[in-house]
Amino acid sequence: MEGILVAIVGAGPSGLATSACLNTMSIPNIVLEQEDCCASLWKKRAYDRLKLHLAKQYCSLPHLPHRPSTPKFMSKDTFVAYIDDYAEKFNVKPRYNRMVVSSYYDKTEKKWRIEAKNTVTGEIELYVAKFLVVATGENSKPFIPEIRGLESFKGDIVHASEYKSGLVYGGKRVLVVGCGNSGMEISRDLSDFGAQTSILIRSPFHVLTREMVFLGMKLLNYLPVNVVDNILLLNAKLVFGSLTKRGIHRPAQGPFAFKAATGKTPVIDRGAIEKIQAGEIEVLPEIVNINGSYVEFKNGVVKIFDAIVFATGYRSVAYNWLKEYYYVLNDNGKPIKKPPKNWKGENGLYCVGLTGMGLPGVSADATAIAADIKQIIKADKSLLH
Ligand SMILES: Cc1cc2nc3c(=O)[nH]c(=O)nc-3n(C[C@H](O)[C@H](O)[C@H](O)COP(=O)(O)OP(=O)(O)OC[C@H]3O[C@@H](n4cnc5c(N)ncnc54)[C@H](O)[C@@H]3O)c2cc1C
Ligand SMILES: NC(=O)C1=CN([C@@H]2O[C@H](COP(=O)(O)OP(=O)(O)OC[C@H]3O[C@@H](n4cnc5c(N)ncnc54)[C@H](OP(=O)(O)O)[C@@H]3O)[C@@H](O)[C@H]2O)C=CC1
Ligand SMILES: O=C(O)C(=O)Cc1c[nH]c2ccccc12
Repeated sequence: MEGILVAIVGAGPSGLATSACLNTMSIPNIVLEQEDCCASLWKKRAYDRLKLHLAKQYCSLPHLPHRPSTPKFMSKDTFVAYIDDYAEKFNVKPRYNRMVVSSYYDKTEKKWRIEAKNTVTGEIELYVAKFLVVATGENSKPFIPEIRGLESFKGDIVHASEYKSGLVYGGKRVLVVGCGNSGMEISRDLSDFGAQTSILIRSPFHVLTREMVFLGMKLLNYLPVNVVDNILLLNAKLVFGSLTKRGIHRPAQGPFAFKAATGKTPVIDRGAIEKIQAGEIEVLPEIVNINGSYVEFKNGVVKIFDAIVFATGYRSVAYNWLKEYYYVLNDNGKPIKKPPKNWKGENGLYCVGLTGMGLPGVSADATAIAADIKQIIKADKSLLH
């Protein structure tokens, strides 16, 4: 058993940022990570052509801005190099191959008991901590919906988190289910590599360019959301025109209001829309049934596919291992409280990066959590012993 002050679960941007902020204040902490590297989402579960959608000033972690030479919208590899450099600069040394399998609050000891499985030796290690930070990410578990007949599908089935590039799909008939940012970018990639690509769209969503989002984020400092949204919508209509003919409908609320209300990020177009407009990527409605290679859609169309890519999102699943998750998270893995202190739970439990605000949210949460822990320690120095 090892006694520590702060235990952080997850070594993605959230866990690293929180640890770095604590290190700058000389507050002892450990980071437990199930994989053999940090930022595993970015290193292992992201496709090759991925570039960040937010401009670089919104994608840095606390205390380390991106270099002046870094492009405004950096590639995945540039971001990964930044993350590795960040961990080194702030002396964050995660304990890798530690999958947290269980944790509960010991009311007598007033401490968190954390069990981590060493995935190399198979041993269970026990950690005891005053503060516990959940940094396991909004994308911890790939989600594939239940679809009638899916088990009978004869072709390949992959989730977006396993998709690397369209290289292996040239000439194949591929259906992408889901039209969030992953689905849109993957369908563009597939089409570029010569796959006959279809995308399934079932709900309204906003389409913007990354420059529009950049403008919107700047304007939000000065103008109310509805005004910013109207400016962006005007821009979007000029750039994309009406997309309803192609089965793409906008929600009634504007893009930022819609994101705040539903958590759904606007699609930031990287070329899929042009291909949809040109008919190079076909839009299809919901699936009714799958039978072997045949997929039947709600509009009566039946088509043969060689592969299906499920870009149907992720679930945050801290409840799998954290017994008292309801101190800070709801059943969907989202913070129970409203901002500004939605990162803080009961009895020294915190969550970072789970508010649907991407990397800017990660930085804000990590900074606030470290400051909160510092304040608590200042008021009760016995915690340090
Ligand atoms: C394809 C893709 C592209 C994205 N692009 C952007 C972007 O451009 N801009 C933006 O702002 N956001 C983007 N996001 C959102 C992105 O998830 C976050 O910005 C960022 O990665 C969140 O960091 P995190 O540390 O909270 O979560 P993650 O990066 O998911 O890290 C969580 C870590 O916790 C570990 N973990 C999970 N469970 C356990 C456990 N039980 N025990 C131990 N370790 C565990 C995981 O292995 C992982 O390493 C993107 C997401 C995806 C899927
Ligand atoms: N370059 C970048 O910066 C990128 C950023 N990201 C970010 O990563 C996060 C995850 O994105 P993503 O992987 O796209 O996941 P999302 O959760 O954003 O999108 C999931 C998509 O799948 C659809 N879907 C879910 N279930 C079904 C179903 N049963 N039938 C049909 N469609 C279904 C959803 O539709 P519905 O709305 O109807 O539920 C939605 O279109 C987001 O925050 C995103 O912005 C992702 C890729 C690139
Ligand atoms: O990529 C994502 O999913 C994000 O959440 C990043 C993000 C944070 N705030 C935004 C506002 C509009 C579009 C994307 C984002």
